[in-house]
Amino acid sequence: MEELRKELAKEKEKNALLLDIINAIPEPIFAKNWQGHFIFVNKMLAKLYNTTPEMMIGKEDTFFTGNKAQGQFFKENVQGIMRRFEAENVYEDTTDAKTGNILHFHSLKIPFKNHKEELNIVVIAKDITEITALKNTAEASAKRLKHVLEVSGEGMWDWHTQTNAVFHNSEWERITGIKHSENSFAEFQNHLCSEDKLHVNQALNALIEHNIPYDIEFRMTRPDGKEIWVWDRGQVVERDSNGKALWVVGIMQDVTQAKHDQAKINFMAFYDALTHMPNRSLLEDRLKQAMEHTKRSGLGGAVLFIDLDQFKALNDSYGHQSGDQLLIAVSKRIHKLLKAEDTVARFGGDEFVVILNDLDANSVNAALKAEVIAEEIRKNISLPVAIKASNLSTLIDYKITASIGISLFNKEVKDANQLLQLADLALYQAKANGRDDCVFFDPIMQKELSYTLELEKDLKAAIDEEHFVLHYQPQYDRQQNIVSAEALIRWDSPSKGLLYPIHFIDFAEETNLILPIGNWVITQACQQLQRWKSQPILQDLQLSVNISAKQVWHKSFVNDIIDIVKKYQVSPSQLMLEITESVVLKDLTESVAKMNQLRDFGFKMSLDDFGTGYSSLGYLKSLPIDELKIDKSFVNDITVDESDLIMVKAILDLGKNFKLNVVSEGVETQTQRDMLYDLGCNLYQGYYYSKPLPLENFVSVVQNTNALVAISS
Ligand SMILES: Nc1nc2c(ncn2[C@@H]2O[C@@H]3COP(=O)(O)O[C@H]4[C@@H](O)[C@H](n5cnc6c(=O)[nH]c(N)nc65)O[C@@H]4COP(=O)(O)O[C@H]3[C@H]2O)c(=O)[nH]1
Repeated sequence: MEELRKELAKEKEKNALLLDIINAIPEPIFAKNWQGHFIFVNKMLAKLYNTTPEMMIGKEDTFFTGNKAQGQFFKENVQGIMRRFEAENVYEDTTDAKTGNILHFHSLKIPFKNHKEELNIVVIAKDITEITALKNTAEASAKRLKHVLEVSGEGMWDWHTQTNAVFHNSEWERITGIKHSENSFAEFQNHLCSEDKLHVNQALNALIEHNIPYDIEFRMTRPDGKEIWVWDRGQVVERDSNGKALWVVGIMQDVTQAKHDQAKINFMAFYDALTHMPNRSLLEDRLKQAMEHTKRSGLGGAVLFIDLDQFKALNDSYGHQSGDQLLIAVSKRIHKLLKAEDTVARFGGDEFVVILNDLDANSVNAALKAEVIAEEIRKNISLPVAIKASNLSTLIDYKITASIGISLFNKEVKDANQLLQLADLALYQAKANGRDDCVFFDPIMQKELSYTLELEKDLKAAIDEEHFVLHYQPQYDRQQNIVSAEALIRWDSPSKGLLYPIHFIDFAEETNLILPIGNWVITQACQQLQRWKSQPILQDLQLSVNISAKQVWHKSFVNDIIDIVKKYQVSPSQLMLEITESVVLKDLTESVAKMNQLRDFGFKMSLDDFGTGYSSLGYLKSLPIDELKIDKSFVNDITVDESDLIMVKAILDLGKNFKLNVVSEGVETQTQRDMLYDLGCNLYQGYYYSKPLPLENFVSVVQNTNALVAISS
């Protein structure tokens, strides 16, 4: 008996231990009979139902939750499992009796038969409420992200590196055009452009192996054959314990349009829109590269400066479109004759520049090779070009020639701009040779260039520092009075001494420096007239000043000159503005308008070098002038050349008829003077009387001469 009691006590202890163990498990564990009544409940479930295990025995869930539908579901579910007699995993919800919240459970339901062979079921449940909530949040975020990506036009991909499986969103499929996706990495690779495959694989590898950010652009070929540019970015989201990437996600954007736009912008910045050849900017860059290359290779190269001869004539006769066609044809011809590493660029207008690379290490050989190519280009350009002129119904075979200047470069030549200037200088020579010619730059030209550059620098400094003086050449009337003078500029250079206009006036015209110089002359003349106002012998003198073409065509010329005269308060009628016939003829209407304005203000106007241009009575009539100056070339031979005499006579008659003063320039001898006198000339200027004189000398000559004449008369 004692034995049995001990045995029972032991058994009780074992059961109590078992119960303690089951109650210690923080998940609900319970058993039900066929009717769905609890036959065993651990503390965890009782806690959920806000009761004790003892209170739950014999009752159903509904008793505690009040949720009948749920209770019915539990009952049917466990009965089904008991019937099938197979353990099952069930995801189910129940209600927290304390809070009324829905709780989610993952329950393992195992049917068994008790010692009475009755069907029962034991349920081991796991509370997954928190995990479910997290999962739901994650799913909602993923859904939101998916929407955002779809809306923003981003394709999304998700790559599992172990299996090489790839998943895409619909936007990715829309971008790539890959509709029936195999969802594999190989499929993505198959659509990469062959040129970019290596680049993409290297970038992905760098991401996977070394976590280097994957953010690249590349091309893909869509199934419809269309090539697209994409911008692809990705990140590793999961790695194994060795740090190897397992899961990579990324987004892709179609950037084809942006790429095309960028390409267009780049093209416009570096290529000529008409001929599609490199433009000036790209040429300069290529030339620098060519020179760098020469330094390494030791092989010399050449620059050819090509200018089409009288291209303007084509534009003028057949319109600009014809000119465009010719430029395109010429550029293609030149391009065809060059090697791949050479360059032909459109420099501007009808100018092309060619860079020839790798000619020869020996400069003579390099020159010979450059000449052969230049000649070939010249000959090819001169072949007829079929042009469709807008004003003609049929094609015309237009022939044009080209002048080419060549400069060579080797590793010693450093300045790309100078190289172009030298070729340009040689081109200038080719033009001067009568066009349709190839000319090499030579050192004499170099000298001219350096001289030109130095002259420009010096002349600018002379303007700033006013290194100019005026000399005055008297003009005499028939009674030998000095009635006027021509103011003639001299450059009083500190380094070169006194320089005459022949050394700098044309150059000043070319460089526009004549504008400040011209203003300086007018200002000086006005200052002089102002100073002479108080000196009886000088106060009525008239001063002639030369006005250059550039001055006349400058928009503020009339206003500027009026301002100067006003500033020094001199009478404009004391200033005779000498304009050459050629200036007037360039644009008669505009010249007449300007001359009228000046004359209306009171200036006197003189037509200089008269007879050397295409003088015609017709235009003379319409000119607002006061004086004609017979050019000294006619005066010079008046005594020996019958035709010059006729010319001078005619001009003097013209003057008389139009009531103009006529000045004979370059009178050097008594005979010339007398002949002119007999022909009725009013005014005389020349070495016979006086050379142009510095101010003081001129003033004393006027004082002596006019005083003497005054006494003798
Ligand atoms: N052989 C010979 N020559 C004579 C004789 N009498 C005068 N001359 C020269 O003939 C030139 C007359 O000036 P131009 O025809 O206006 O020709 C001027 C004019 O076109 C230009 N020039 C001079 N000063 C100025 C100026 O201030 N502004 C502008 N724009 N041009 C000027 O330079 C040209 C040359 O000026 P210059 O050297 O001073 O040369 C002056 C003068 O020295 C003569 O009997 N025999």
